Amino acid sequence: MDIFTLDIRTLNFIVILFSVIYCIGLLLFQVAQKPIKGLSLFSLSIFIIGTGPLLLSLRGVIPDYLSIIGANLFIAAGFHLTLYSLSLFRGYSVKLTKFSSLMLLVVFVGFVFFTYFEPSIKNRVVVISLYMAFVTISTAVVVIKGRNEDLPLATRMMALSFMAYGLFMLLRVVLSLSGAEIKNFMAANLIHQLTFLFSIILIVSMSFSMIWMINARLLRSIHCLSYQDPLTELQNRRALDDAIPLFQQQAQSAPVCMILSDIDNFKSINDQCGHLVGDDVIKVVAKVTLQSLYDSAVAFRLGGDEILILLPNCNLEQAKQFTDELRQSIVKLTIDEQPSLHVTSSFGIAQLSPTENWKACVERADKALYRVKHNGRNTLAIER
Ligand SMILES: Nc1nc2c(ncn2[C@@H]2O[C@H](COP(=O)(O)OP(=O)(O)OP(=O)(O)O)[C@@H](O)[C@H]2O)c(=O)[nH]1
Repeated sequence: MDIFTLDIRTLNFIVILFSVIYCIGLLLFQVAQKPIKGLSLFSLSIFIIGTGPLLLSLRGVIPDYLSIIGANLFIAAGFHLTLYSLSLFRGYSVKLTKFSSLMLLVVFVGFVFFTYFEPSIKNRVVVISLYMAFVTISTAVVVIKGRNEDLPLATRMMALSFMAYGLFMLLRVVLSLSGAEIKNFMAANLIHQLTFLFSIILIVSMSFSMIWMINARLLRSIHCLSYQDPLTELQNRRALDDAIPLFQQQAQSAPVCMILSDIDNFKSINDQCGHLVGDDVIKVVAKVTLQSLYDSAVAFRLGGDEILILLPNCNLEQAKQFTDELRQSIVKLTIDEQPSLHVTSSFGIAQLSPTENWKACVERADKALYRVKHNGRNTLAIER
């Protein structure tokens, strides 16, 4: 049986060590980049969790109210703060955190009672384990249900770690209640030894998942920056190159249409009203274009005042109707800085073929657009 014995003092020391290392690491991680909501509190919570075992290890050296009540309250408060910080980080309501605050009060009363009035290590273990089960299972719920878009694999890993720890705590409650009174906590049996081991695993796992999620958020923002046009927030030319094969694949089963739009006489808008007003015109035209799109349709800014729209599941007749509605929306636009300015756009439409080079489709749409420009602008044409 000896091989299953874990030394609580050593494990206790590792909990302290890891909590300090991860707290400092995550705080430095936060310093090096844009503030991330909840991350500083999360780092601090790991440190507070580690303070508990530190006080625990000073039993006999410092007063009982610190080494027993203080130690356990630090651990509980640390996990409470983890719940709160992850509610902020994942964008979840703080109602579970509020309930957890009330439970902390119960833990405090329980510890005072089972330390001074009816001393019992076993009952103290039951009180803290019940709270730990509640707070870690709540944290798992917060991590899974949070509104913020985070990497699903990392959120599941974090939630699973908290859930497994919470279930283990429930098992500890059951085994403690059915077991004998504990004489010396530092020499308690396997379930209590495993508590320290699982605490180490939880600290490592939650810190790792946190870094993983932050990294995924950074990657997503880099992806957005490189695929989005900063002026209009439409997708850019690089995004178009990536999206085309998908649309060509869709064109095998249902028609896909391409629209090329260009603001009319944009050069003279720039010349007469200035480039900043010109920018505003591009922005509002892009905005109304975005608003006109249905779910699977996408708009790309090719450069200057030119926008390319891809309409899946749409034949030439439907594309014509869509384009005319968009054209009318643009006619109705007003520019704040220049209320007297009338903006119009011209459009060329072509159908994407799954077999030909997509640039041939752009050329046909461009040819149609050229005809519209030649014939007076503010209308549309189709090139078959
Ligand atoms: N304000 C602003 N102007 C831009 C931007 N990019 C390109 N332009 C200008 O957009 C103008 C493009 O004009 P064109 O589309 O070629 O010609 P146009 O005057 O619109 O004439 P038509 O297209 O024939 O109606 C040029 O004067 C460019 O300098 C931009 O980001 N902001």
